[in-house]
Amino acid sequence: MGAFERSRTYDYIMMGGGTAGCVLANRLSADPSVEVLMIEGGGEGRGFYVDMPLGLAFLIGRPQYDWLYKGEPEPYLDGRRMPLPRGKMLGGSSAINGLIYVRGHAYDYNQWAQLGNRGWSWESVLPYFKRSEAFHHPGSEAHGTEGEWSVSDPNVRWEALVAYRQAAIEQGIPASDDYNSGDNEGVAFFVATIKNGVRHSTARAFLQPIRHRRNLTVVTNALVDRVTFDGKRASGIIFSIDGQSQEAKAGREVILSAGAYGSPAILERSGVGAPDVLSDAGIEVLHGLPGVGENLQDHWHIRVQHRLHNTHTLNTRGGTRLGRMLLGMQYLATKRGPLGGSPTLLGAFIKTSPDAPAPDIQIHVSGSTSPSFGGAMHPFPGITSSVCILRPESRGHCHVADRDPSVQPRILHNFLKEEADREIAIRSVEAVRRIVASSAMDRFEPEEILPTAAVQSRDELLDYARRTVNTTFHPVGTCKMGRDRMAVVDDRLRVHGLSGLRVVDASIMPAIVSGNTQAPTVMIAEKAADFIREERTGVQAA
Ligand SMILES: Cc1cc2nc3c(=O)[nH]c(=O)nc-3n(C[C@H](O)[C@H](O)[C@H](O)COP(=O)(O)OP(=O)(O)OC[C@H]3O[C@@H](n4cnc5c(N)ncnc54)[C@H](O)[C@@H]3O)c2cc1C
Repeated sequence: MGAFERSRTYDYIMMGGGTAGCVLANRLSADPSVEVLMIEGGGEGRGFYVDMPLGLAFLIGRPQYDWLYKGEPEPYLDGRRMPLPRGKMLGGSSAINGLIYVRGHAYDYNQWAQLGNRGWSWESVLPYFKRSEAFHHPGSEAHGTEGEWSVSDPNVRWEALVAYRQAAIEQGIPASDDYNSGDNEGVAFFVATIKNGVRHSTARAFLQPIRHRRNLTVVTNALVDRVTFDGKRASGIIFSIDGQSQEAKAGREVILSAGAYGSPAILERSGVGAPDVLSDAGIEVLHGLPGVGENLQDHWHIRVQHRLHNTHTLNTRGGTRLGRMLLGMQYLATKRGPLGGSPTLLGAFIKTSPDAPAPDIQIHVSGSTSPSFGGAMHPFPGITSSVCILRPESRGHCHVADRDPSVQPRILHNFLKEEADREIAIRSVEAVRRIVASSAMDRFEPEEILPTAAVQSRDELLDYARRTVNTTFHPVGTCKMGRDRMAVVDDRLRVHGLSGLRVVDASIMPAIVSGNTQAPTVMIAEKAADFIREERTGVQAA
């Protein structure tokens, strides 16, 4: 691995060594004739809690791992301000996330293509999902087994979750053999990005094995301020280490991979964005592009919790000091058990209305409950059904508040703004209640502890939604791909109206996909690597 040299011109400079960044660093540096520099705001991202899948509880909220973004007061959630965690280390959010591997529905990508984005239909993106994947079941047409990224089955199955799956089937929700095949409808245990009981972040899967390449320079703990331009061509970047400003020069391209909050903020600090937003932040306009930071979408979630009887879940296995010690010893000795799995084990993708073109809610079921989101667990067995909306209509934004890169951007999601989204919130709770009332769950004598059986009318359910709806940590769309006036990048992810500048991360999604967003982000990075290689070599990818 090379060391950063100020006097050197790098072919490609990437801003953000996160989920997409690590994949792209691997693919671009595979050609030894190409010099790649990747700048990451956080650290190396090593340590026990990064490796242990359930360690995310110890990472979120800690400044060395999490950017600690805080949203603006949400007008449709009684003015609540939400913490918005984002991974701050190599691997980015893939190093603090819930590890679930979900691609979404073919409908999502076909919609992207119908918006005029060539090469983004389900059929076109499927090979790119497969390329990075090391799926643990060989022989499936929809999966790859030769990639770097381990996708494996859960090693824990609480009996209550097995019964929940049966209860969903009783309610007419089909059992799904493979929710990643393009049609996600149904109920299934999630597969997760875990290898032998260790979190397989994109840093671990794609970066660590190739870190020795001499044509790859990775700088950590370095805060990117902005892109520099020569006319309308991106020529390099300004970043800082320990408050000392540094400049790096790019011969071919500058690539933004700082995520859905980070990338629009860097663009705006560089003078690329809506002129009124830039002038409010005291930034001179280099290139007017009104869509930068707009179109923010996320899957908000609403929680329904049940206390159970006659069984154990994580609450009772890990709720005491002794219990936690035993789980810890099991994990250390075997890399198995609840600490070696993802926090959410079972999923159901459901249509709440027969007219929906694809499932419109996703239930994440976990074998634990707590009075507050992420808080200490109850002392009795319980399960949480976190239901997220899959295709929200509400849109928010993420804009810089100041030209100083250490000042957080203003992030507003506008959750529950649209009537259709409020309706889904009500249907989400009703869907869970129907499943849990099925006979397969009877032996656990479920008691609803959230929102509680007292909350029944539409007004009461809506009030509960306003008080409790939260981010599912899937912000996307703030540098959207497309051809319309609000699009930021074209369908090869090049920033409209500028040259030598691309965005490669979750921010380019024109519309959020019907499921968790890390696998789609890796797919985006795989496609971008082909675009970049094709443009450099003139050879079309096979
Ligand atoms: C708590 C949590 C749970 C989640 N659970 C799941 C899940 O179970 N399954 C799933 O599919 N998805 C999940 N997600 C979402 C998924 O992880 C993200 O959608 C995906 O990782 C986004 O990738 P990205 O490359 O766009 O951004 P990131 O991975 O966030 O990468 C951005 C990188 O840029 C760096 N950066 C940002 N700004 C700067 C700057 N100014 N200077 C230098 N560096 C900068 C960051 O440190 C980071 O490394 C979860 C996310 C979180 C936070």
